[in-house]
Amino acid sequence: MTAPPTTAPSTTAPPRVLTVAGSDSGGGAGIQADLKTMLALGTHGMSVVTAVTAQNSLGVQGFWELPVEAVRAQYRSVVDDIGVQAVKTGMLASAELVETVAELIAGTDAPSVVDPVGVSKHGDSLLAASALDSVRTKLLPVATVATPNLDEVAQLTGVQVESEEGMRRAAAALLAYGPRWALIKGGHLQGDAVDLLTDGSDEHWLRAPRHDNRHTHGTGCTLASAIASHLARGLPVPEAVAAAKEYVTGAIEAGFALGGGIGPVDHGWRFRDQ
Ligand SMILES: Nc1ncnc2c1ncn2[C@@H]1O[C@H](COP(=O)(O)OP(=O)(O)OP(=O)(O)O)[C@@H](O)[C@H]1O
Ligand SMILES: Cc1ncc(CO)c(N)n1
Repeated sequence: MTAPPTTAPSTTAPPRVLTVAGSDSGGGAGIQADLKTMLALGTHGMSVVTAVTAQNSLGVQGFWELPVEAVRAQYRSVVDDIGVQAVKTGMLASAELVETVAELIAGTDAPSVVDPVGVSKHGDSLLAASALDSVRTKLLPVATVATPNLDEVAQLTGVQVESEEGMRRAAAALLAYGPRWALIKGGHLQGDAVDLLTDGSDEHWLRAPRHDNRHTHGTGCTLASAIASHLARGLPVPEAVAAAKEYVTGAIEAGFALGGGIGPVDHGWRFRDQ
């Protein structure tokens, strides 16, 4: 007698995290970094692609934005059926896309991590200058955590940071636009890799040894996606950011050479043989 057909054993679904970002064909940053990070941190990653870049270890050779309707449709497909427990944004390219995504996030009951991506590690622009004002007035106000690097926070607030005290001023200027928390990434300073997380009253300094490794493509995307993954698991913001910092620090330490330029961080570092 043949056995009756069985269904696969049902398991509890992992926390659901959505990235709204650009595709990096080289696999180190953007959507690809986000989904790898989400998998590494035990969450179910989903994506809304905003733009497609032709990109590798040497730079960004070109990019093409998706139409606003395509971004809106992807977002609705995911959120209306599957649902999300955290949203992360990355490259949004234009003012129109920034405003569309801000409106979509405002209507979603989940924490959001906004990485206000401006330029790639090679200095290639990923956001139109005309979109900066929309980031300030539409996107930052709906962010649970905003995670600019020092160049991005200078562009958004006019505060140039050269020291840890400068990071405090930059955070205060950013918080004035309305995100609940500011995470100012000091990765581009000298010395330890120090970031400041603050909501204006609580202040957390996150310190990690600087790894002397040039293969750092995707650090910002990885950190923001790790924060979103931990928020989706229900961690409060300071705990989520601390856990994400630990993950990105390990990924930077294990970053490897690929191509002729800057290689990627290693999203799978926790799974490698020691
Ligand atoms: N060499 C390093 N060693 C250890 N940590 C680092 C190093 N460089 C950056 N970091 C850390 O990596 C995280 C991302 O910061 P970074 O300033 O590199 O982001 P980013 O410039 O937005 O990245 P991206 O180039 O992907 O846009 C921060 O926590 C920062 O402190
Ligand atoms: C698509 C994309 N998003 C973000 C970054 C961050 O630098 C990048 N290089 N490419």
